[in-house]
Amino acid sequence: MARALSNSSEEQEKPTHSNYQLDMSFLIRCQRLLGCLVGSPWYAWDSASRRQSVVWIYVLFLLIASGTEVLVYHVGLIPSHFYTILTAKDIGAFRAYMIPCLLIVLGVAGGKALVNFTGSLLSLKIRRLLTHHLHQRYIQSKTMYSLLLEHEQVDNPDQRITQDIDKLTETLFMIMEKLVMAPVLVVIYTWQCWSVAGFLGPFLIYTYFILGSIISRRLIQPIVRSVFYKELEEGNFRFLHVRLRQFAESIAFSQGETEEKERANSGLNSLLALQRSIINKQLPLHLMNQSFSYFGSILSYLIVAIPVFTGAFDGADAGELSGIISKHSFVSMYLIFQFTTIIEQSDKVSALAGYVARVGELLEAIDAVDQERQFKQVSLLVNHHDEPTILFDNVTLLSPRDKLIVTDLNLQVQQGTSIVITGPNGAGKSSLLRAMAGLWACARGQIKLPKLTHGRDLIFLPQVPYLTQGSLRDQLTYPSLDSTATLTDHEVRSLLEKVKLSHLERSIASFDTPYGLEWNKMLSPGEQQRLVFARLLFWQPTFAVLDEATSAMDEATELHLYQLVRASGITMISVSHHANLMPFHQQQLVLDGHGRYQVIDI
Ligand SMILES: Nc1ncnc2c1ncn2[C@@H]1O[C@H](COP(=O)(O)OP(=O)(O)OP(=O)(O)O)[C@@H](O)[C@H]1O
Repeated sequence: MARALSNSSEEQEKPTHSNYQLDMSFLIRCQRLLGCLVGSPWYAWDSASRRQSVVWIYVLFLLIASGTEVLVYHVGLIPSHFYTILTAKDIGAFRAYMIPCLLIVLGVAGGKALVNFTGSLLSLKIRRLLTHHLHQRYIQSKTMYSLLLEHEQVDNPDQRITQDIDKLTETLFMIMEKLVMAPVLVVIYTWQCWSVAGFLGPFLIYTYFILGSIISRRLIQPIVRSVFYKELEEGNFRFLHVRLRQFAESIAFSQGETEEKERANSGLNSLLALQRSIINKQLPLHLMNQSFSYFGSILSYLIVAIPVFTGAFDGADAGELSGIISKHSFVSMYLIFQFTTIIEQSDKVSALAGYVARVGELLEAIDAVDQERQFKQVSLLVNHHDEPTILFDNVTLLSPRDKLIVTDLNLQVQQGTSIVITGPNGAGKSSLLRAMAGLWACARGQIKLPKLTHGRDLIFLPQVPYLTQGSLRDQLTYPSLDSTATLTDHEVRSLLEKVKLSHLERSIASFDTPYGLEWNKMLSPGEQQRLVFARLLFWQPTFAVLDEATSAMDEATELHLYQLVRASGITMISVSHHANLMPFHQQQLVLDGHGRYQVIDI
């Protein structure tokens, strides 16, 4: 990930422009995201899925929005009623109209609040479904590794999942709130306007709208692209601060604060430059939207003027005429208002298109990784066989950047015969383990692992231990989710004693108190390595792959732990530069860093 993100956005390969426009790819991505929300058309009707479905809450949202719009129509007619009543000086009618008038206004207030409420629930649900879908696709066997460490086709996948989906749903809600009833209202008010002003009224309004849409579309396009790259810079800037937090101590030791500050400021400047460019591009769009809105109100009076001046209401007295004008100007103004509201959303639509592109692009990258793995799965990734051995059968391995690691490796690791892999730095020791774990595919040949009888028959311990966010018990049973069911307090103490970490019990509240990310601060690197050794002793796998897993330990502890592992009958495949560990193995695989190797009996 560091490599993926250390590049500035300019250095990264930028996708083609067509990806970030309001074009077919935007519609295809929208359709795909919609598919993640509703699944098949029958999804919403299947009782098991009904609670999950956004369809029902959307239906509720539509119903409330429609009811509110009916009331809004009546609110629009209130002035017309008052004009007629007041010009007739009819106090009885005035009194009688007050109660329905208040009820209508209260109804609109309640309806609008409920539209907002159900709309917010809907966007929450959409966020949940989209994020679950992406978690399902992304945090799965090797996909995350491939995307972050091998392919790098997409920047900041984490930001796309944690922030871009949130912004997408938020923007979608804002648009939906404004536009949910727009199509229906446009039809209703077009008919109303036609009946008042004839063909010319709707014709003038539609022409006005089409003109506005064409101009606004032209102004939106460059914003969509800028929103995309702004999000990219946002991700880089955030990651820069994550790294500062992660490596605060190393930076303090090397007194690199000035350099880091420069980098942070330069990251911020790149981000602000893009935000500035969005603001610049939004100026003409806002100008257009405002003009469209204000000219629209004048247009509505022009439309009302047509029947007035053509003598359509010549028979009405002054009071009736003011009521008619009020009603008719409301109708055409409301139709224009619907259109201006649609045009005004262009700003948000441009942001939405940027977020849709970012989330859609991540899904497409995951598809590509999955497809590639499916293709490799056939022959080049790890296979399983019935023998209790790990077999490298004529394996040629290259790094993702095509560096030769090893050529035609033939090696058999029998159960009970531990092996240590040695060689100079960069020779490819860890790479061989990556191939064993199925993270890298062989260029030629096959790796065969014994059929696992239970999930933990083969455990990898990397040089940098991974401590999960949880309790001490969780650390020992990781990746099992149910630590209390599998490990008693007595067993926890015994494991801690074995790895010389008994003192840890005094510094924590209980074995089940979660410490989140604190573990890395509470334990020294050597202690962290000891803790994951306790995990190994808990799982008791048949094979343990130890990639410099004791590098931070003192020599006595290192020997003690290797003795424990050997005594447990675990077969070790170790990577180590430490000569004192050789006696724990029966074989040594030496890589020379140029593709050649040697297997030596110890
Ligand atoms: N994700 C990657 N993409 C491209 N090249 C990689 C990647 N990971 C490792 N390499 C390259 O593969 C080569 C072997 O790396 P590897 O980590 O296996 O070396 P090693 O023998 O374990 O080194 P060390 O003793 O320093 O731990 C190195 O040249 C490294 O740059």
